[in-house]
Amino acid sequence: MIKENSPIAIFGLGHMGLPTAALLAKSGLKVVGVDINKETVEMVNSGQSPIMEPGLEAMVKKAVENGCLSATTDTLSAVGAVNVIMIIVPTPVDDDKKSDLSAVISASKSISAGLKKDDLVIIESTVPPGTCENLVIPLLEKSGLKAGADFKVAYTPERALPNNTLYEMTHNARVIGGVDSESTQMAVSLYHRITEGEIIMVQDLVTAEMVKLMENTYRDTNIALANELALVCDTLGVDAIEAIQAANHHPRVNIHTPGPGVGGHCLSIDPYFLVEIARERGLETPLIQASRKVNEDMPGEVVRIIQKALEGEGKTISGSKIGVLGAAYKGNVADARETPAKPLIEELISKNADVLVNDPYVSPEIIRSWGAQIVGLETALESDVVVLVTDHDLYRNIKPEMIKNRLLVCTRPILDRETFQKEGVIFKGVGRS
Ligand SMILES: NC(=O)C1=CN([C@@H]2O[C@H](COP(=O)(O)OP(=O)(O)OC[C@H]3O[C@@H](n4cnc5c(N)ncnc54)[C@H](O)[C@@H]3O)[C@@H](O)[C@H]2O)C=CC1
Ligand SMILES: CC(=O)N[C@@H]1[C@@H](OP(=O)(O)OP(=O)(O)OC[C@H]2O[C@@H](n3ccc(=O)[nH]c3=O)[C@H](O)[C@@H]2O)O[C@H](C(=O)O)[C@@H](O)[C@@H]1O
Repeated sequence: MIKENSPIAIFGLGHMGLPTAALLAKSGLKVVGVDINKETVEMVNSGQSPIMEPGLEAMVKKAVENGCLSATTDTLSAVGAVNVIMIIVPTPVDDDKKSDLSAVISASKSISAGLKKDDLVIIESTVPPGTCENLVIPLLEKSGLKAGADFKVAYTPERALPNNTLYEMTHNARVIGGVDSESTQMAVSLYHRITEGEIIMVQDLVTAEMVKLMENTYRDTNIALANELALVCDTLGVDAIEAIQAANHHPRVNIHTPGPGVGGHCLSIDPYFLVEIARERGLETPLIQASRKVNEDMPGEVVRIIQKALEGEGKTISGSKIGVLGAAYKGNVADARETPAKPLIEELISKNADVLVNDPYVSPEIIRSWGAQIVGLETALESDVVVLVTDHDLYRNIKPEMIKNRLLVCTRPILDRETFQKEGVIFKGVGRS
């Protein structure tokens, strides 16, 4: 077993790594965060959080003040000083939708250089099935040590929901698989320090890797179904939200919520890991790929809905002022990674619209990089058409009288359609046009 209270190094102090580091430090362990971003390291060492997450900055500050949490860019000194090393670095896809594991590779190489006998390496990054066995372990064994015999390896996917990360990290069930049962047991004893949820041990590393991808692919495919059903409702003049709410009263039906598309660092990426690994084994995955396409096409569908709404008012997208509410990929987060707002805004600009974006969470530089202007909420609401893209709670307070030109495309069901229609607002949406 790992020595009681072994110090821990965590590679990657991002949306998942920093909360993990803070929780482990709060449990009394000495944690050193390793990041390639100097600014992140400096912020953490000064007790600040580069990640916007409820409760995180206070936890980081306390842990740093207690001397339980520090951060460094010096990988070798970090690995040399600990017995447990975690990899929670980004795993995006490249332009061809192929997994980009460069961060995992670089972290694994750094760890290998300082790996010691009886160390435990835990991978949390979402990776294609087989990555631990076929990529990470061979890199770690360049240390001359043997996985299983000399050092331990476990994989546990992170499943926390941004904006509720600390709660979910401590309450979600956790799935853990290891290169051998001792690795699994060592990881289980460590996570018992921060997890009140059930800990599910699976038979090996690849099973644990696969569980994560199954979860996110399940969700992406179900969102695609909701979106496609909404588009069918559009052709029938059926209110998709009303119909879905009614259908979900069936004991075994859980149709997800249609929207402007699927964003975020995971759902829009992880299914491609399964497509890639299956294809390498001669298997195509038509449903997973079709679901990704449905979701990726949604921003274009929203442009079509906007076009139709403006035409109804004798206007066109070209030359219209379009007020876009929300740039983040989902409500109440600052994360704009893979956000559907980006392709939507870019397409509107390509059609010569004057796009005015309001999003108090997302950094202005990101929004400006899309070619859009940033405006206050009031200005956005004065546009020819208002398009609600992100379900930030602050938009729930919008009243009909605030929509100056009485035309609203609401792509998230956070405003009551009837209330707006009663006040003379033309209320459109995904599956609500
Ligand atoms: N963000 C989320 O909601 C969730 C993410 N995940 C997975 O967790 C992993 C990390 O994702 P996020 O935390 O969102 O990423 P992030 O982009 O928020 O943070 C990653 C951090 O790692 C650092 N980094 C990059 N390369 C590094 C290296 N070689 N060594 C040390 N640090 C390095 C970056 O500077 C950054 O600070 C990914 O595999 C992701 O799929 C899993 C569940 C939820
Ligand atoms: C299976 C599952 O619920 N996975 C979670 C998911 O979190 P994520 O931050 O991606 O949020 P999400 O609620 O899935 O939303 C993703 C995207 O899909 C959209 N969305 C979501 C649900 C829905 O019914 N309709 C819809 O359009 C959201 O607006 C967003 O653009 O992916 C996370 C991850 O892996 O990063 C994971 O940790 C979370 O547990």
